[in-house]
Amino acid sequence: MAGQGSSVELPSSLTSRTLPPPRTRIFKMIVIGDSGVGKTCLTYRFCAGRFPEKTEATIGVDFRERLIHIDGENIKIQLWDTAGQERFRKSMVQHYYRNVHAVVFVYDVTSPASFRSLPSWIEECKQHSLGTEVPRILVGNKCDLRESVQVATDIAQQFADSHSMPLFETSAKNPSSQGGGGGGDSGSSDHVEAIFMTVAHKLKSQKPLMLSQPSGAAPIHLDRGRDQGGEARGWACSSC
Ligand SMILES: Nc1nc2c(ncn2[C@@H]2O[C@H](COP(=O)(O)OP(=O)(O)OP(=O)(O)O)[C@@H](O)[C@H]2O)c(=O)[nH]1
Repeated sequence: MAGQGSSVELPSSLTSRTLPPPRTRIFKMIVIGDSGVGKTCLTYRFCAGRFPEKTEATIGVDFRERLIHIDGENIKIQLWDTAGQERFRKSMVQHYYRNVHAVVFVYDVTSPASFRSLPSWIEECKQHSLGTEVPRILVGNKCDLRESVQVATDIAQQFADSHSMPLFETSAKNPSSQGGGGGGDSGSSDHVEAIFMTVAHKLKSQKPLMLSQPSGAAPIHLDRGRDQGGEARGWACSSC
C-alpha cells in the first residue's frame, strides 16, 4: 500500500510553530592558575579531543566550547582559558568572573611554585565576589612526567580538602597516566573528559541557570583563533 511504513513529514512552518526548540543551557567555567601549568592544553583536550601540537602564552582569555548531552538535555560547556601571566590578564580580569558557574584551579605537579600560588588564585576569586556556592575543583596537571613530580598527592589532597574542593590529578598530554587524586577514575582512558563532565553533572543537578539560548541559534564564536602549526584556525568547538 502506498505510503505504508513511511514517515509523515510536516511542513517546517508547522513544526517550528508547534515544537519549540529545545533550550541549551550554558555553563561557564573559568580555568585559572599560573602560567605554563597547562590550562590551554587541558581545555583544548576537552574541546578538541587531543593535545595541541604547540601553545603560546594566553593573552587575555581564550574561549573554547563543547556541546554535550546529559539526560537528553543540551548543555554547552564554555571554558574560559585565562592568561596565567599577570601582564596578559590585567585588563580582562573583571570579565572572567562575570556569570561564572564553576572554577577550575590548575597547578603543575612538577612545579611546587604553581601549587604555592593557589591561595592567591583563590583570593582573586574572593576579591571578585565569587561565592562559595560556585563549584570549584582542583586539577594537578602533567602527571605523565612521573619522574619529575614534586607536589605529593597527599599534600594536594589536604589543600583541596581545606578548601572543600575535589582534587583531580591528570595529564592533558596523556590522560591515562593520571595520578590518584580524590576525583580518581583510574580506569578511564580520558580522565580530562571525566573531570569536566563531573563538573557539568554537578552544575546540571543544581538550580536552573540564567544563561541559555535556543538550540537553533547560531553558535557563539568567542575564540580569537590561533594557528596550530598549519591546522585550521579557530579553537571554539561548538560543534564537537
Ligand atoms: N608533559 C606535559 N606537558 C604539558 C601538559 N600540559 C601542558 N603541557 C606543556 O606545558 C606548556 C604550557 O602549557 P599551556 O597549556 O600553554 O599552559 P597555560 O597554563 O595555558 O599557560 P598560560 O597561557 O601562559 O597561562 C606547553 O609546553 C605544553 O605543551 C601535560 O599534561 N604534560
